[in-house]
Amino acid sequence: MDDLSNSFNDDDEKELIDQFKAVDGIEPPHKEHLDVLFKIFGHKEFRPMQWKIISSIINDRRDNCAIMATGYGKSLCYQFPSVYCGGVTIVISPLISLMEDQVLSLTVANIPACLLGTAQTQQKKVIEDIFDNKYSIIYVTPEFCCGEFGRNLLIDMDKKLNVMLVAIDEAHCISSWGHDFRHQYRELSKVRSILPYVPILAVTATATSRVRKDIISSLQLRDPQIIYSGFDRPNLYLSVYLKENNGVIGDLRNAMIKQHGEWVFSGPTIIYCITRKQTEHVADLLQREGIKCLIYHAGLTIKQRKDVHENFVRDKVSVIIATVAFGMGIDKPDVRNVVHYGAARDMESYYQEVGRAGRDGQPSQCTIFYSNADLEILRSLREFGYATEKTKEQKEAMTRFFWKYLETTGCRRQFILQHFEDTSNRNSQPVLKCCDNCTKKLKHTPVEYEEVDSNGLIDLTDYAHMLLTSMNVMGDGFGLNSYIMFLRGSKSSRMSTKFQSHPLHGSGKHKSDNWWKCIARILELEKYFSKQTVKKPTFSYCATYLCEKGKQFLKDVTNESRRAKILVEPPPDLRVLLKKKPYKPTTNSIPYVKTNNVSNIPIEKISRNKTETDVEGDTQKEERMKIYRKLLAKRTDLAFCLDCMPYMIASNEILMNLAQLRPRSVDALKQLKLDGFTEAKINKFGEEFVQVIRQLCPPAERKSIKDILNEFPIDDTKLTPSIEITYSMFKSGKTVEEIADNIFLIVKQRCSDEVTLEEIKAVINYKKIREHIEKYTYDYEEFDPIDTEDDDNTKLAGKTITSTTASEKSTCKNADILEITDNDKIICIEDADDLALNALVDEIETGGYLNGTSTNKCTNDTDTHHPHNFEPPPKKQKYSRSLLDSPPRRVKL
Ligand SMILES: Nc1ncnc2c1ncn2[C@@H]1O[C@H](COP(=O)(O)OP(=O)(O)OP(=O)(O)O)[C@@H](O)[C@H]1O
Repeated sequence: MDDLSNSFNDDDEKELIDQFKAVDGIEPPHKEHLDVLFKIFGHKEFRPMQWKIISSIINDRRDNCAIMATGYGKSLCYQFPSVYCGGVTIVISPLISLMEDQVLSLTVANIPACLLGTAQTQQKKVIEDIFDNKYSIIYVTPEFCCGEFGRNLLIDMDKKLNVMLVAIDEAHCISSWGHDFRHQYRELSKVRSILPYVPILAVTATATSRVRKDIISSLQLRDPQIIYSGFDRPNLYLSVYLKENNGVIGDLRNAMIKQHGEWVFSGPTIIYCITRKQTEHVADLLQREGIKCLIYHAGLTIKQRKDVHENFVRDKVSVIIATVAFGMGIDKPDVRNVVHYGAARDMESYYQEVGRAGRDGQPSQCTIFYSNADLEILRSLREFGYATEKTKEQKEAMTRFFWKYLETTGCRRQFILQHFEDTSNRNSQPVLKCCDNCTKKLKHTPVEYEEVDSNGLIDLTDYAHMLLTSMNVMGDGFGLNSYIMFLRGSKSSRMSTKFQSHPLHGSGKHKSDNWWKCIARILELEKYFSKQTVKKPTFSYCATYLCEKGKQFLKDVTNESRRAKILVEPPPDLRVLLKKKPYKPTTNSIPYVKTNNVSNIPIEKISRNKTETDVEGDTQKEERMKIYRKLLAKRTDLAFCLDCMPYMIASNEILMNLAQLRPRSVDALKQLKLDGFTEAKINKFGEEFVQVIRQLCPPAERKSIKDILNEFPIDDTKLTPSIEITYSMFKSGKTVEEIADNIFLIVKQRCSDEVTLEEIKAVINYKKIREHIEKYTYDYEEFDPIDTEDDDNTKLAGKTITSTTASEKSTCKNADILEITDNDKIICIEDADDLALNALVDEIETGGYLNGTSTNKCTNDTDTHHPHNFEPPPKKQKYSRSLLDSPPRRVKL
């Protein structure tokens, strides 16, 4: 295997072992797994659920049904097994564009992947390459894999290749209870019979227990391991606003920030509207405000949609106004805002749609603006959109539930988590950076309303009684407005005299039209009555029908013993119609100070800014942002040349880190071990980024090693006694030469060909300290090169210190680092891997060198390529001698 020197040390591994022991006692990942994870995928550790899945696939060949929050890292679960084991994973996904992006992204990272679909060009060549074992990950459309040709191909692949896994992405599409049911996905039940012995991994971000059961039975999963990562997305701030009368732009400003006097969105933004017409309207208004944006909906041609999508993911335009057609497959990691201008269809869709925000883990906002009219629009879309009564009813129930989310005054995050059956034990106290309701509770003294009790509930029983009775009196089939007109005592000619003379006529005139509409909506959502569209030759309208629950209510309401109260938290549109009680300050309450709309700004926005200015001054921040912008521009250029998305090259977070840490060489960049920046990517793009930094940042002030170590001490907990010696010499002001000279002198004075533990440790320590200081961006006084005629073969007290090439290293990692040749020469390879050097020191220490039991010097009798074949050197008198005692002499290590 290649050199993996940037990977793990023992402490990292131990920490991970502890972490995984906590996950059901599963065997933790081994160093080999972590090395591949780091080298190929650029991550230092598995997220706990990832490893649980991967380990069950690799070790037990078990089926899995994984429900993991958006952005948790589902792809790694199916990509890792075949990359690690050298086999093949077949991935089935509903969208070709999504698969194309994934193939491109893997290709950029040097992971061989391909796509097979019925409409694929060059299919023959791709298939040939598959059987030449050229791909680790093969994406397949559902139609392809269930068709006759695809089926035979899969069977053939199973015979000839090591097919490790079939992964079914977006598995909720298989269930009619999911929010995105797809007929082709039903066909996937055949996969089990096509590849009966290959484990199946079904993954989705959204699945209630009903959907999960559907997935398991449809795919015929056998004793599947069911995994929940939890649904929480802590970096998403959730808020809901009623649409106001001051127009779209006025509303949207609640989701925008003011920058240099202009209203802007704080980063890439998706604005979802319910209809195509609305997308056009909103886009038009934003463009008039000077905000560049594009629209996306199913009415555009495929080419137009592709262009819009590409403009967005390639950072050419940062605001997209879309219908839900712009949903699955938006893998852009740095979307900062997902706005719903109009309610979402249901909770599952909403979770999936807001899931597009903040996949990079950075704080992001999810904001809904809704009005009651949205409910009507959604209803009409639903009525024309679904074939069967059953699915229509299911969808209606889902919309009703979502409305509760809009109207809740409790924590929105908890509401979502409870819906998806998250078992995490969250307390009900308001939480910072969570949602608008929590913020309000934390920031404001609650406003008290008349008619609302001390628990925050309003009793709607009497109002419900009046409205439902009016429906009963007038009979089913009228539009809601007719019943409201009746209650409000309308004298319109449309109201028959029979009704006008009824005692109930006008009994509700003390309340407004809007009041009754709110009451009606609450009762409709609770299924006291329902609405249905009635089509007439020239128009259509929504007719109202009392439901069983409504009829039962009317029977019970007059019977004191059976009368059930309707108590609800007043939703926002009802709240605005309630009279506020006069404000009475209490000693405990935090006074509510009305400021410039601060209450609308998520707390995190306020605190984040504060933290930033706390740690760096304005000039430094400006400088950092300047570098960051240049790096972004460089990434855009690179992406353009490679015809890929910028985020496939490096995430914004990586570029932010580069702008902060400013590595001036590719080696220094590697040392930073930035998450997601794999060795392959650094090798491809590192120099380009480093050049930008070098151009923008004049060489930093040259510092002494002592100053750097004083400023950035090595973590004390990791200091071994021997590093401490070398380290304390640096800190006491000795130059590298002087330290090296000391080491050399010991060797010299001993006049022997034997290697001492100090010498080996000194090499290690020297390297450790050098690595430590290279992490920082300073230029430092160089380690002085020794005068030598032959760089590759330097004499050191009769021992040969040899630099050798990387290719030679690959044969045997540990022993290549330091070995004793036949004639007792020590060969030290430059850039030796610390782990290997440490292993060698351990070998010598445990072999008796320290306790003096061994009498032999280091020899190499049999196989010089394995550290276990070293015999421990004899204990030396000089071992305890301080390196500081020795007079200086120049040497190169
Ligand atoms: N072990 C890990 N350590 C750090 N980052 C990781 C790890 N695994 C995945 N990631 C990162 O998390 C991000 C999301 O990963 P991925 O695209 O697989 O998410 P997902 O679960 O498929 O999300 P979605 O449902 O939104 O498609 C990616 O940027 C990925 O690089």
